[in-house]
Amino acid sequence: MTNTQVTLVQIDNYGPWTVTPEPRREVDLQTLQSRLYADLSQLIGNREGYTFFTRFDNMVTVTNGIDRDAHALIQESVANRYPVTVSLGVGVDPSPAVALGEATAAIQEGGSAQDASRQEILSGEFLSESDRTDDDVQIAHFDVNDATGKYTDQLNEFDTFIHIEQGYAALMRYMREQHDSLSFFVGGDNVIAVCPSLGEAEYQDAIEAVHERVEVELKVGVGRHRTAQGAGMAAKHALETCRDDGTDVEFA
Ligand SMILES: Nc1nc2c(ncn2[C@@H]2O[C@H](COP(=O)(O)OP(=O)(O)OP(=O)(O)O)[C@@H](O)[C@H]2O)c(=O)[nH]1
Repeated sequence: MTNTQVTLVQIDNYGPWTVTPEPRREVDLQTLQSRLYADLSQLIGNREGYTFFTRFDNMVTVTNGIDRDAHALIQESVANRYPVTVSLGVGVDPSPAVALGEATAAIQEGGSAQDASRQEILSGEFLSESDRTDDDVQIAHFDVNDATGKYTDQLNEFDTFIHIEQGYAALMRYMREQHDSLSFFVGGDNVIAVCPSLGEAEYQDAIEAVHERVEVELKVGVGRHRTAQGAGMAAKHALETCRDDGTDVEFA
């Protein structure tokens, strides 16, 4: 059974900082946000975790196997490189949505996102090394069928973007409401979902629901491992099996 460790990364007091002493240039904020995402993706990825950019001022990460000391080091590294600091809240649960809820509560207990005196919170529950198992993380890598032929090579980029985003919106909502899963757009036509222990039928139903609602056709590869990186890589291989065999759902 899954046991996902989720870390919420929240930039401290970012709203006020973006307008102090006056509104900062948008291009500079976009650059800061994308660099912070890139750095976190690497800092957490080098330790076998996954980082999702979400809203950029808040990022959701899957951190199984990354302990408190490593979190503190990541936090220090950000503070040394950026004009802003980050708070980290951590939660563990078989359900990724519940784990994120706990991670969020750990940060919220320390104060508001726009409280100047709340800085670099590091709190919550970590998964102990002795409790870890080989299927703690289940990751589903969804992909739009023939996005290139149907959209990219046919429509202008904005209309392609609308189709892909509609598929993403329908999927993220369905997976959140039906299965306590957290789904994130990761570029191109790809969505990665962090899931509890789901079976083939649940993924088949999700694909059908998205098709019914917005007429976007998906396939999905599913992987399980003790880390996000391991589960994510297994999911990619399973997705290749979908491509080779023309199937909708494959488990690694
Ligand atoms: N983040 C991420 N993006 C990917 C990945 N694979 C493909 N993409 C993106 O998705 C786009 C479409 O590629 P594919 O999904 O391979 O192409 P397709 O036309 O949908 O064809 P099929 O998936 O074979 O149905 C690419 O241009 C990439 O931007 C991946 O593993 N991760």
